[in-house]
Amino acid sequence: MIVLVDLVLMLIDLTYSILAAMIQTFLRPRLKCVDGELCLITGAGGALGRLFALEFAKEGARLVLWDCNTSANEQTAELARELGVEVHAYTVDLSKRQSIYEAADRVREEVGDVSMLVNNAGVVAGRRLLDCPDEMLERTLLVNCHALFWMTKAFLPQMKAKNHGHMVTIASALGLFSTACVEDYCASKFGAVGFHESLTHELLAENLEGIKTTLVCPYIVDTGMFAGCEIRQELKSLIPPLQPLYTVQQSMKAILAEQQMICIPRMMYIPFLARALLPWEANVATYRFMGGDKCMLPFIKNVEMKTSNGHIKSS
Ligand SMILES: NC(=O)C1=CN([C@@H]2O[C@H](COP(=O)(O)OP(=O)(O)OC[C@H]3O[C@@H](n4cnc5c(N)ncnc54)[C@H](OP(=O)(O)O)[C@@H]3O)[C@@H](O)[C@H]2O)C=CC1
Ligand SMILES: CC1=C(/C=C/C(C)=C/C=C/C(C)=C/C=O)C(C)(C)CCC1
Repeated sequence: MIVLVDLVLMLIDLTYSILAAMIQTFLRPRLKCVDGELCLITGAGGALGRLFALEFAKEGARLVLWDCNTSANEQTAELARELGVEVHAYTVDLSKRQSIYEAADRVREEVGDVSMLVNNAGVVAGRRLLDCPDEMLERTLLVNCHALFWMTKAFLPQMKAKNHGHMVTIASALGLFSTACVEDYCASKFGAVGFHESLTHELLAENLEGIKTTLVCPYIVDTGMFAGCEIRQELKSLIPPLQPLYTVQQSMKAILAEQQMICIPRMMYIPFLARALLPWEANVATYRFMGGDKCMLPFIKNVEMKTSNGHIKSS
C-alpha cells in the first residue's frame, strides 16, 4: 500500500519537475546574490577561468584564484582587483594531490571557508593515443578528473558544516558524447560528469539542499585550447565555435539560477540524446555526415606543428 502512495507521490513530483522545467525555459529565472561569497576558481590564468573571475568579481564575490601559471594568474588577479574586490592568487599544480591539499590548508588559514568552487582548469594531450607519452595522458586524467576528488575533499566539509555552498564543474560536451582521437580528454570529462552527478545525488540523499551544484558542458570554445578542431565546412556556420565571453555569461546565468546542468549551446543536447537513444551505427552515420568523426584531426596536426616548432610546453 505504502509503495502505491509513494508511486503516486513520485509521479506528482515527476510531472511537477517537467512542467516547472518547461515553464522556466520561457521565464527569466531568479538569480541568486553572491556578493561577499568566497569563490575559488581553478585555471584562473586561462581564458575561461579569467572571464569567470571577472564575472564573479562584478557580482561582488571575494576571489581565490588558482593556477599553475603564476604570471597569468597574477594578471587575472590584477584585473579583478581593479573591479574593487578582494582577490587572493595561489600557484597550485592540480595534477598533484599534495599541492592541492597544501594550498587548500593555506586558503582556509589565510582567507577563510570557500563557499563557491568553480573547477575550471583543464588540459588535453592533443596527440594520437599511440603517439602520446604516457605522462601526458595521465596528466589529463589527473587535472580534469582526479583533481575534482581532492578539491571536493578539501572544500566540501566546510560547506556541509554550514549546509551552504555551490560546486561548479566545467566539464565539456565531450563529457556527454565522444569523438575520435581525444581518448584522454573524453575519459577525463566523462569521469568529471559522473563524479559531479554522483556527488549531487549524495548531497540530495543527505538532505543538504543548501549546497547547490552546476555542471557546465560547452561545445568548442574559441580559446585556443582546441585550435583547429572543426566539423564539416558547410555545417560550421550552423554550429560555430563559441565565444569565450558568451560561454562564461551563459554559464554564470546557470550558476546564479542554481541550474543543475547546462549544455552550451542547447543544441548539444541532441548528440547527447542521440548517443543514448539511437543505435551505434546511426550515430556513426550522423558523425560521418557532420564531420564529427574527424573533427580533431586538424587540431592534432596543429599541436604536432607547434610541437615540432618548439612552441608547445612539454608538460
Ligand atoms: N576551449 C574549449 O574548446 C573548451 C574548454 N572546456 C573546458 O573549459 C575549461 C577551461 O578551458 P580554457 O579556458 O579553454 O583553457 P585554458 O588552457 O585557456 O585554461 C586552462 C588553465 O588551467 C591551467 N592549468 C593547466 N594545468 C594545470 C595544473 N596542473 N594546475 C593548475 N592549473 C592548470 C592552465 O595553465 P597553463 O596555461 O600554464 O597550462 C590555464 O591557465 C577546461 O576545463 C576545458 O576542458 C570545455 C569545453 C570546450
Ligand atoms: C562529434 C559530433 C559533433 C562534433 C562535436 C565537436 C566538434 C565537439 C567538440 C567539443 C570540444 C572541443 C569540447 C571541449 O571541451 C557534432 C557535429 C556536434 C554532432 C555529431 C557528433
